[in-house]
Amino acid sequence: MTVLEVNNVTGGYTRKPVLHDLSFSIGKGELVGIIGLNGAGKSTTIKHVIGTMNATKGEILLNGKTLKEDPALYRSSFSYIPETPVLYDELTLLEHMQLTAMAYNLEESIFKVRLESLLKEFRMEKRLNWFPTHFSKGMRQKIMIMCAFLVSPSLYIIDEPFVGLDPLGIQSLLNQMQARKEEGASVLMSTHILATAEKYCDRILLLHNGKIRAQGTMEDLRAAFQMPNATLDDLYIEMTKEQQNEQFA
Ligand SMILES: Nc1ncnc2c1ncn2[C@@H]1O[C@H](COP(=O)(O)OP(=O)(O)OP(=O)(O)O)[C@@H](O)[C@H]1O
Repeated sequence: MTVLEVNNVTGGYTRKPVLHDLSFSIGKGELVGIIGLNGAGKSTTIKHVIGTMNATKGEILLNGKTLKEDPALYRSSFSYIPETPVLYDELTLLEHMQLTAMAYNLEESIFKVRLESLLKEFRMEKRLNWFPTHFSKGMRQKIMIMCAFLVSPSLYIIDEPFVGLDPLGIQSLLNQMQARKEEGASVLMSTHILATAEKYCDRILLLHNGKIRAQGTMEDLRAAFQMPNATLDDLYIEMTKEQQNEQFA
């Protein structure tokens, strides 16, 4: 079953497109990674999927509906962890979690169980009544992650989650992703941490200048680049060389 469908999307910030005819899909229970150089269009792709940017061509379907067709259903079908944490300075950690629970109509009993388990997983039990200004960068990121995993949407959209988290935090995030995948949720994640992407992603989209250079499992990517034993790092470097060759051509 397909959860997210991105069909021939062209879009950008000005009239000049950043994304060119982008197509990919994510199935139920799949973890898909978007990989690409700085400026390749990863965050722009995510902004189109979450609906903060509109495609000039093509369409995006989440559980079979576009944002326009059913805004409430579309928005409740995903939760999003941005690259830079966006928090309310006047709300405590607990209040951030309560606000998220309210926005997603989460039952009180479920809220309590999930809150406790997330606090434990991310080792934040003692910080419940702290305000964001007193948190470190990694802790601020953990608040966003905990809010996202408090609810159970069909799709988690995560923009570069690993930078700033300590190794235990990274493991906790991977544990959460794995647990939700087992319950049937899907994940779209952008990252530069290629070894982790290679290990955990079911499929990978290699984005290059706003176009998909190759997509699929590691086996599919190796075949696309004709590099049978390549790691994701090797493939990425090969893609970089292609870009340099184009620039100097
Ligand atoms: N707010 C903006 N206004 C205009 N152009 C933008 C804006 N944000 C990004 N861009 C341009 O869009 C292109 C894609 O940027 P995007 O942020 O999607 O890249 P990215 O793949 O997420 O990169 P990074 O790895 O650095 O996070 C770049 O050429 C960038 O200059």
